[in-house]
Amino acid sequence: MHYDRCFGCGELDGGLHMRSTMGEHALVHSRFTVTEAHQGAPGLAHGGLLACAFDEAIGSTVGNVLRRPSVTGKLETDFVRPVPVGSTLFITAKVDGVAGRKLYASAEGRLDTEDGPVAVRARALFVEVALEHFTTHGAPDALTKLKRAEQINP
Ligand SMILES: CCCCCCCCCC(=O)SCCNC(=O)CCNC(=O)[C@H](O)C(C)(C)COP(=O)(O)OP(=O)(O)OC[C@H]1O[C@@H](n2cnc3c(N)ncnc32)[C@H](O)[C@@H]1OP(=O)(O)O
Repeated sequence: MHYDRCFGCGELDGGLHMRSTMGEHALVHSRFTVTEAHQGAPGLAHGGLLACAFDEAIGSTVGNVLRRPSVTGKLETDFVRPVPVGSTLFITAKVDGVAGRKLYASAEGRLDTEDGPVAVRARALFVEVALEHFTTHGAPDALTKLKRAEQINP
């Protein structure tokens, strides 16, 4: 899934520019490189932007694995280690369960290599929505934009 105007995965200046790829066992892999623009304390990533990166990684996982339109209802993060500017988080995410419209997923981010130390963990509840969610609450032409970006599997 990819939408070029998305703050997480799009091409916007100042965005996170994340990409996600499906791996084995329905695990989805994403990377987030922390730049100076993502700074909170001097030299360290801002926690809110780390949460954003996990929202993106988990949202992409739910979308790609389940192929059901959904939005984040709840996102919980554990910041386990400081994440320095210049480092890359290797994020692995998975779907944990489905209960009706409720889609549960989680992720962990390792510092600088795929087997580096865990720096951030996150769990999320996504809620499945009708496609009208995006046209009613967002842009009237949202579906056209999303289809153009090949984000929806019709
Ligand atoms: C097509 C591709 C699109 C790709 C989009 C990628 C997005 C990237 C990720 C995002 O950042 S999404 C943006 C941030 N999230 C939002 O803007 C969501 C805003 N919230 C809403 O629109 C509604 O609150 C929501 C759709 C989540 C739920 O409203 P509904 O009226 O549709 O459902 P309802 O309130 O009946 O809840 C359905 C179930 O989910 C549960 N639920 C909803 N929100 C919850 C919550 N926050 N915590 C715990 N449970 C929650 C709720 O209790 C209920 O459980 P039960 O079925 O067991 O009764």
